[in-house]
Amino acid sequence: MYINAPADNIAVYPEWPRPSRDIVQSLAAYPPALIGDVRKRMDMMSADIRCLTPGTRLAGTVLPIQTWEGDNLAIHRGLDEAKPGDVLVISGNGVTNRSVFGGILAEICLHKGVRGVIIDGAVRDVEEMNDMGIAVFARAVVPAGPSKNGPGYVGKPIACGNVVCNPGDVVIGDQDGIVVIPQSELTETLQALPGQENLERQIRSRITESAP
Ligand SMILES: O=C([O-])CC(=O)C(=O)O
Ligand SMILES: [Mg+2]
Repeated sequence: MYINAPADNIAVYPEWPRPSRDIVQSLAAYPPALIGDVRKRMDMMSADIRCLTPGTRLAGTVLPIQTWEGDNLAIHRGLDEAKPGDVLVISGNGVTNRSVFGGILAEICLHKGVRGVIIDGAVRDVEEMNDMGIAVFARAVVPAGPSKNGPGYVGKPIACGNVVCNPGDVVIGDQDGIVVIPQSELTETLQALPGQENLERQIRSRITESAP
């Protein structure tokens, strides 16, 4: 950790398998809306979880973190477990009057190869994070900062934007929002996507080829 604080009350769950970089990259070529369509519109996060860094997209594997309301010790501890390609998926229990994430944590993320963060809670330092190029999705923005006392969990399944997120699941996000793909369903999801893309292409050609 880059802060001086005892973190013994943050429970860190054992290491989990992460999917291959290739399959995450292949899924990232498709927008969340299309991925949701082939997944029966399931496992899509609440509309309240918004992209706060316009123009950024997010794709990676879930590193789940549970914070105590208004506290971010678990995020600092969780970043010690981060691997390049991870996305921090954080439950702040939906609390919006204390931000649990900001520019300093964003800098640690980028240093560790974590290029995206999703928070069921609030953040601050949004202008700074926009300049950094990190993708940040959250429920709210507020300047009031967090405590750093814990407790919390790292690596245990959490709820974020109404969806259960397990360690190693894949999250894809754009300006529409976030879809979560369970690790066991990555291949079947990927295989179904070209067909759905083709269906949309056919509808578009019918539009362009028809008389106005
Ligand atoms: O103070 C905090 O822990 C949150 C924050 O603003 C930052 O990470 O820059
Ligand atoms: Mg800050």
